[in-house]
Amino acid sequence: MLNTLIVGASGYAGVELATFLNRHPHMNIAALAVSAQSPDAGKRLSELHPQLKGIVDMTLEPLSDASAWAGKVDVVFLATAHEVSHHLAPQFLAMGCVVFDLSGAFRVKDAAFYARYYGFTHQHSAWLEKAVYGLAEWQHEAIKEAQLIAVPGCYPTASQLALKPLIEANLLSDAQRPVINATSGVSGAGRKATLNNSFCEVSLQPYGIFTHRHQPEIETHLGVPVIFTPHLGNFPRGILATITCRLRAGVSRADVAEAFHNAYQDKPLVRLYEQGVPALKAVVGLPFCDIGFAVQGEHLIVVAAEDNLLKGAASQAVQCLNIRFGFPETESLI
Ligand SMILES: NC(=O)C1=CN([C@@H]2O[C@H](COP(=O)(O)OP(=O)(O)OC[C@H]3O[C@@H](n4cnc5c(N)ncnc54)[C@H](OP(=O)(O)O)[C@@H]3O)[C@@H](O)[C@H]2O)C=CC1
Ligand SMILES: CC(=O)N[C@@H](CCC(=O)OP(=O)(O)O)C(=O)O
Repeated sequence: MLNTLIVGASGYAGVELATFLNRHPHMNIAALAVSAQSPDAGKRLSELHPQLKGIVDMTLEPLSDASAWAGKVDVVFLATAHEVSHHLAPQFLAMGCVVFDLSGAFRVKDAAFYARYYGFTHQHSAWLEKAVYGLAEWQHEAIKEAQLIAVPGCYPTASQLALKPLIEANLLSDAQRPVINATSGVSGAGRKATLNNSFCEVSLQPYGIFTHRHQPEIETHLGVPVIFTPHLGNFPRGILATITCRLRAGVSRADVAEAFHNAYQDKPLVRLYEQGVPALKAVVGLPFCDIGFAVQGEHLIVVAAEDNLLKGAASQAVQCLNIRFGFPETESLI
């Protein structure tokens, strides 16, 4: 049994982690933590998230001093904002814990990226260097050895799972960047209320055009430039990415199908559609990324759908845990 601490347990990603880890046969949840000043400290998780009544009734503990956990936990999940993870991860790593960070704090090995896109100066270049990017289907071997796993962002997970097989098989024309138009449910912005994500304000709108931090995250790990436009949709959860690409001359539908099949035939959490394309309703509440595509001449449209809180965050983190410790990859997830 591994003892685990979930920091940020009251948040949208944290509560999903608590749900999976509570039913994991090899994990014992030692504690659920929130910030030292949290108004929710002392409340039961199931008071805030009633779907967990009678399932996870543990009390949320304020985290004032990470060192109090030395020797008591083996694994830490950080479902916290980027700067909070940036501050906390090195403390738990120094205690010898394996850390799964759901934030963006360790995803890109370039300190300048953090100043530009996250608005803070990265202070932990040694850990940034050692961190393994947890795109589970593509980083299996590296995850097995890692102490710090930087779980990818929600949009980057769907975008990369859709594009990586095509890039690896060299099927895409250099003449056109893949164009990723992706729509996320409002839970992507976290649990804290803001005017922009309040019920009457949200409709359907692009945001972060040419400036969103997930564009460089996607480009860094794919190794090719992309055009990425996120949209906010008026539904609670899920991401649907519609990606337009140009194929190299002579590449057929069968070549595309073969590339996807080769990449994912033995990957249980990516589901390929032989016909048609996925809808959000197929993946919401589930740990899968579903992928379908259509080809017309040299034009290819790939559609990827996932639950932003699951394959885009918490279930991918648990999938990485399973890979890291040699448990079945889908343990507690399906
Ligand atoms: N939502 C999504 O779709 C996705 C989120 N992520 C990333 O996962 C992380 C969590 O996101 P999400 O669940 O949406 O966020 P939420 O805002 O819903 O939750 C944040 C959690 O962190 C806690 N927290 C805040 N400050 C501290 C602190 N100093 N110490 C300990 N706990 C703290 C909050 O509780 P309190 O404030 O009461 O202390 C809350 O439990 C973020 O980095 C996000 O970018 C990644 C992919 C997808
Ligand atoms: C709808 C919405 O606001 N989505 C968030 C992204 C989700 C997320 O938290 O991703 P990271 O872990 O990389 O921050 C956004 O666009 O900032």
